[in-house]
Amino acid sequence: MSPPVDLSPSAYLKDHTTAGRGVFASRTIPAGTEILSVTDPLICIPDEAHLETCCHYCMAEATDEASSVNQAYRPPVKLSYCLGCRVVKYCSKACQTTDWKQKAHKYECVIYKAQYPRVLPVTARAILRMAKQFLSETPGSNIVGGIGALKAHAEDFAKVGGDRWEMANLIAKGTAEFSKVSKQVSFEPEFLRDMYCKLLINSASVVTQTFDPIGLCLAYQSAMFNHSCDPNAVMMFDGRQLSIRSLKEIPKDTEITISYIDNLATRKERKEELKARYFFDCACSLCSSEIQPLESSQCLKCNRPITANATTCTNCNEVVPEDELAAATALSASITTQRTKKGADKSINSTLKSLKQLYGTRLLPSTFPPIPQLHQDLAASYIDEGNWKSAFLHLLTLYVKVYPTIYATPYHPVRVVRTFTLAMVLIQVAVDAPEGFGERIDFTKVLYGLLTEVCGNVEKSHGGNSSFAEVVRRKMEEVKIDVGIDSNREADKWMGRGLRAIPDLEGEVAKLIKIVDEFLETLKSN
Ligand SMILES: C[S@@+](CC[C@H](N)C(=O)[O-])C[C@H]1O[C@@H](n2cnc3c(N)ncnc32)[C@H](O)[C@@H]1O
Repeated sequence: MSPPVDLSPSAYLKDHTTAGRGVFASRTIPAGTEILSVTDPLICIPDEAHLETCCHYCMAEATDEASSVNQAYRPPVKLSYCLGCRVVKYCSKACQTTDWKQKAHKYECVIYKAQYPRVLPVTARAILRMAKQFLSETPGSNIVGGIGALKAHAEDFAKVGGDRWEMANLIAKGTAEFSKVSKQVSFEPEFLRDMYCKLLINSASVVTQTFDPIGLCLAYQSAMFNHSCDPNAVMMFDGRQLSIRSLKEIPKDTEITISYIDNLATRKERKEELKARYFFDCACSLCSSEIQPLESSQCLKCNRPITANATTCTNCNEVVPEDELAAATALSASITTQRTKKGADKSINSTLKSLKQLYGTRLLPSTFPPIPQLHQDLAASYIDEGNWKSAFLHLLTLYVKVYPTIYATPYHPVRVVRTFTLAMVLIQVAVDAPEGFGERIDFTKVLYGLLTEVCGNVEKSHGGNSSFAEVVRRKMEEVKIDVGIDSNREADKWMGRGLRAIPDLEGEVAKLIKIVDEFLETLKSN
């Protein structure tokens, strides 16, 4: 059954031979453009950790508590509790009224109040909201048709059984029980279990413009997009507004795909996760290819990449030590498994130890999973601690060694955001701890180079009118004044060409690469 979904002028829905329905380009879609915009997703609510800090309707983050870089230039956001339940918060009367009338808070409020001070998990709150909207609409409406047509895979959940099926039954039963306090309507567990299955298959994390997860979203328009591990589009959020943007040019009648999972994983891990969570065997172009760029090892002699299964280096003919390589890849798989376990030790010490073990093999390059994730986690922990130098080294390693491979498109939104974070951390290093770097790099030139790269790509990555683009533009203005560049022409000459492409910065780029190589050597020999 196809839902009555009006996608966008650039896309149409079509039955797919192997993957149910899919979304296809109705005309050639240029790279870096918006394909779909959903201003009012069916569900878009904060998770437990963000109920206190995000508006329950528009998802605006409270200014003083939020961690996102977006905050710096926003008008202050102050949140007030709903006086009924004291569980959810709003940034304005308008948001509160819309959430009350259109999004079912009028119904949920009494249920949340009855549970207070206990707070229902985000999935339970989402299925209540979904169920209430479904029943309130007249049959044949977009919402009823949209929810009704979502894939649930309920038989697959039941067949596989295990923890997830147990959880589906538990959440459905509990939520049905909670709904009994409402005088408006209560739900049967089976109905809520179906909603829960639909939610698991079709929802997405709501993230900030800098990709920090803050909640859960379900929009039946974006739920029509199928997965690829080498997607040509990406889903993003600006507050509660969801958009899907192209990562490359998409020819007319080509399927538009997004990634459902973290693509910084091996083919085996990706396939296992997709099968377990979404019940399909991924046969995307990347999974079908012999070449898995992230799974290349590196030559012990010349450090050049060696594709999986090759027995000698194509550059210097050095023989690949098969046993050592097998041990190194087994180590990487075991570290990934350990870190995905519930309650895993993700402290700086433990993460650093894993990173050193992996580099210590000397066979795994910075792109090999889970090395990129370990650098990313360490950078985030060091930023939290205010250890700017260490954060800078890990972010710089990602910038130099990893992103050009894993986010090959320079305007991939994650790459653009991380480059901006690198620039912001560089400012902190220059101010707080320049020793060790000050005599080696010209902070001002590098900062200016990084920001020109971000400014030049943000239009394509996030859209010119996005809140992230506004943050980036303002930061650039500040830096131009600090650096003493008052002519726009000087900046425009470099705009968007990237640090590596700016002629004056060739020397600085070489120095940055040397810093990273030395840093990796210390990790390898420790
Ligand atoms: C969010 S829905 C996507 C829309 C879905 N095709 C439909 O007809 O409603 C997710 C489900 O679509 C199917 N799917 C998505 N990507 C796929 C792929 N690359 N290959 C096979 N099935 C896929 C799986 O059944 C998955 O659980």
